[in-house]
Amino acid sequence: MRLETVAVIGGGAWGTALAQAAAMAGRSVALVVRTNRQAEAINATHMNEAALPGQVLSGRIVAMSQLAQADIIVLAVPAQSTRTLLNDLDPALLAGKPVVLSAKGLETGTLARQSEILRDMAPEALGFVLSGPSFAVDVAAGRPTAVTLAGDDASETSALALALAGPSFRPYAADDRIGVEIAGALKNVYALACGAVEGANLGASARAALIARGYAEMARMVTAMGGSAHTLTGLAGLGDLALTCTSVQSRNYQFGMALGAGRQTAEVLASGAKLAEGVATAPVAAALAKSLNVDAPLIDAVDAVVAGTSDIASIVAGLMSRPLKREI
Ligand SMILES: NC(=O)C1=CN([C@@H]2O[C@H](COP(=O)(O)OP(=O)(O)OC[C@H]3O[C@@H](n4cnc5c(N)ncnc54)[C@H](O)[C@@H]3O)[C@@H](O)[C@H]2O)C=CC1
Ligand SMILES: O=C(CO)COP(=O)(O)O
Repeated sequence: MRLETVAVIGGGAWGTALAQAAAMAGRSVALVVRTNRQAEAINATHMNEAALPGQVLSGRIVAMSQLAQADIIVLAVPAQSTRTLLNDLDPALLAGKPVVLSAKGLETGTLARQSEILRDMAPEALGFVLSGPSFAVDVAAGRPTAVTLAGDDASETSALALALAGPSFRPYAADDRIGVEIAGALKNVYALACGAVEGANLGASARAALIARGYAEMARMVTAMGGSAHTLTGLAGLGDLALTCTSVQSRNYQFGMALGAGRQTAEVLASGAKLAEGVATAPVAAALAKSLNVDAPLIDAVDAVVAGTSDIASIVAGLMSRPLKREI
């Protein structure tokens, strides 16, 4: 596998940060954005002001508006946009190439994981999943970050991890794609819940309980889907829960705070909220849990709050009056 050049598709915060990480790893990077105008502005200023204000980008990054040949392709668009994006691409550019899926979410309607969408749309591509605690601003600024990179073939995954690793970006190779994808998608749902706890002033103890019970619920989901609960001890599970469920920097946490303060989803979206993947993923995760017969009271609670069919006070009362049971 030749692993010299990288194309990152998606000129938002995460695509720009991953382009920067790949450049710091010594790769030549194409950052594929939506319009020529955007590409020209990025190339002229070596910045992507709309996505990561103030961050100077490596000279190894060249922005463009069309995907050209690259050894590694990274997809960094919202989870709900991945299928449309792949539909618009020439599958020949992906055939036999490592395609790194970095969106954290489950698809509305199909309940699909990102790697299932890739398998549908570009079956010849080699799918890898990147997840873990990593705010775009930290990665782009070269602050120390560790993530999980999961793929089917151990030696290919390690080679890809090496090609993307830099002085401040450390991918750990793993083989449980299902566990990593479910962890990445569900942590956003729990981050909404934890933000709501803060927005409703329910206290740090409630938030910690939610993280621990969310972890247990996540383990039930991963196991039911054929992944390994052990994966959740790593960066994509515990690592990303620890980050996103406790930090106001998280967009999902911020969105949750607004819900906790009593605002409705439509109102928060209309106010120009940043992308919060958990909003679309919560109903999908609830449907998935139902189809797998997994007890998922926290996912159901977030789904109800996002849909506006219940309020925080009723949700809390309902959760606290569930029958007592053994912890494990
Ligand atoms: N921002 C972060 O710190 C992190 C984000 N992620 C994940 O990365 C994914 C993307 O998030 P962000 O970049 O932060 O969001 P963003 O809102 O900053 O950017 C999304 C970008 O995708 C582009 N886009 C949407 N549909 C497209 C299409 N069909 N074709 C081409 N481009 C398209 C938009 O124009 C926009 O530039 C999400 O799933 C998120 O969970 C993962 C780790 C960290
Ligand atoms: O996934 C992330 C950090 O690992 C980013 O979280 P938010 O999308 O909630 O900002």
